[in-house]
Amino acid sequence: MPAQSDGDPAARDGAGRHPLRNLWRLRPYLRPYAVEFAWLLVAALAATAASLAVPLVVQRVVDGPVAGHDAAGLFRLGLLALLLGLAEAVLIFIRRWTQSSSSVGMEAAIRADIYAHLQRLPAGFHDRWQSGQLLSRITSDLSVIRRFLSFGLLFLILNLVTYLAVVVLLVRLHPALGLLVAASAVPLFLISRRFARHYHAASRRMQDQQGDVATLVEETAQGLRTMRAYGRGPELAARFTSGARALHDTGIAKARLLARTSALLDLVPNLTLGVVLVAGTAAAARGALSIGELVAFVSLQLMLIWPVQSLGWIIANGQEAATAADRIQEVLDTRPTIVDAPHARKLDRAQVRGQLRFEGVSFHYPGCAPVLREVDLTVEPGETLALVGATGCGKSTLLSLVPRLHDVTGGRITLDGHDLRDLRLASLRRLVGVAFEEPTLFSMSVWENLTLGRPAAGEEEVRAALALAQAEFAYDLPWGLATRVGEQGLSLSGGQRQRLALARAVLGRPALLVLDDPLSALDVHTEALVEAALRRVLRDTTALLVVHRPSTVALADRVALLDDGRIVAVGTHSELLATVPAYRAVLSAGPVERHDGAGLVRS
Ligand SMILES: Nc1ncnc2c1ncn2[C@@H]1O[C@H](COP(=O)(O)OP(=O)(O)OP(=O)(O)O)[C@@H](O)[C@H]1O
Repeated sequence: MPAQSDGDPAARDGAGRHPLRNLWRLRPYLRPYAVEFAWLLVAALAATAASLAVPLVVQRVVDGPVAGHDAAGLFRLGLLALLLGLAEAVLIFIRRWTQSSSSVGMEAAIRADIYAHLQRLPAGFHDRWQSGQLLSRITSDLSVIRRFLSFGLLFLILNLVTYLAVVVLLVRLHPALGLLVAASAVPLFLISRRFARHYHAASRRMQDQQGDVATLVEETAQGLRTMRAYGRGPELAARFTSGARALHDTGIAKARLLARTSALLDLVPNLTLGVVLVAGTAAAARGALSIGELVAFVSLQLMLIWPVQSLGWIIANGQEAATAADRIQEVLDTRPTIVDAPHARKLDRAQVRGQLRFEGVSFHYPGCAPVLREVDLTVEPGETLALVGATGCGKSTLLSLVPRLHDVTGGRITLDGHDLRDLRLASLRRLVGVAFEEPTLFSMSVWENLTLGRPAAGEEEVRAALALAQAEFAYDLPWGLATRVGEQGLSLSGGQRQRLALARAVLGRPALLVLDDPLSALDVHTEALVEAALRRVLRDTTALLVVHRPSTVALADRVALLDDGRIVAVGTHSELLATVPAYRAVLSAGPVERHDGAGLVRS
């Protein structure tokens, strides 16, 4: 199934909803900072009031001390202007100081929630979503929202308040000219509305393209060796260039839209200012306006230029934040489908005998043909059952159902008679030790990697698990178990990673072991050692193993042959070898024959 480049389409059915709806839904994150926001708004409004008072002081200076040659009055009003300037500076400092801590705290809280939510989402979600898309949502989209909440929103409020206050002051100074300035809000509103509509679509396109580029970079970094080995560097570079070009073009289109709108927004207050200058001078000549009032009028009107000029930027920032919120809510709105049932219960390790049973289990990936059909299989307590089958027949899928990475789409799986869906997920996953075919190690210390599922594990348990997996080489790493292994453990060899993953699976002696080809990347010598050690663990643990090689089959008490999603034979290795040609074919990697099922032991 192709990965989505623009989010989960199912989640993008928001057409017709208010574009700011998802931004508004983030308001609970503001709540812990309500007091700080109130303070910063008060500080910002007081700073605006201080700056608006200055032209009024100038008016008094011109009409009073300047006209009347009053030096003492000039000093008093000069001092007042100085104090107002000082107060504005202090208030702006308070605003900025408060602003930074609250917005960064909010961003961190949203990020933590998205990360926690991603952990709860099922494997199917991560199969569908490109990791670059998630990465860009959790980084750049959140930064856009932080910028809006800390600057855009604040200036939107401040600029509106400034506009209204200035208009009131202007109307008081000269009603006709004041109303003219007020009327200029109409073209400003129309220009802004048109801009917001167009900018919204462009922002969404750009943020999706950023996600696509992040995916490409991530894939390149991860698959660098493969691409180089196949000489595919130039093709990859071409793909990147085309993605980056699309991003660049959208960026330019957005910038041009902003430039055009900013020019229009600039024009309106400047035209109004021109009209005010002519009409105001005429009014002053007629004596309808004092010189001080004219100076104050023009100074106040000049104070509107910046709020209007910044309107384009604020709307752009708001639209980007709205689309970023849409993209974030698309993730947060995806409900985890694999969750604890209301009646789910906990099972302790000591209570578990370890009988694992598949009863008529069917499974298909969303929108795909069935992978497993009516699988009936029982693994008795302490038994090791190997799953064998041609590549792509559904072995790994079957294993993934045991820790509930996916849920069965038909039938049920039980552990000691309990449907897995009736157990608490955390409890089930503590009982099951898993090692996948691709042994993923995270960029953290060996110790942290080993104790991923059992953080409380002690030193002795870790030592035993390492010994069992023949992974004692970990003690010889430069900082022993504290050595940080590179991203995905790439600084270790494939066999070393596999042994660490095996040690992680067996740590704490889980009740059930689910191992996908646990010995595939080992040399003959190590394989023999790990096999001997595994044999000891498997003696008293129920285990389901996927195996490809005859040597590993020897670990199992019984073998089940999976063919095209069905269990077609179950028996001991020698029974199947003797009676099932398809089994012989799979193990010898020869052509796989369809099996007719005659004369076989069924589970
Ligand atoms: N996430 C997925 N979404 C859709 N189809 C999938 C997904 N994962 C696997 N499949 C399909 O399910 C089928 C079974 O895959 P699975 O990995 O279980 O096979 P397998 O027997 O383990 O193969 P191999 O031996 O090569 O590891 C394949 O046809 C595969 O293409």
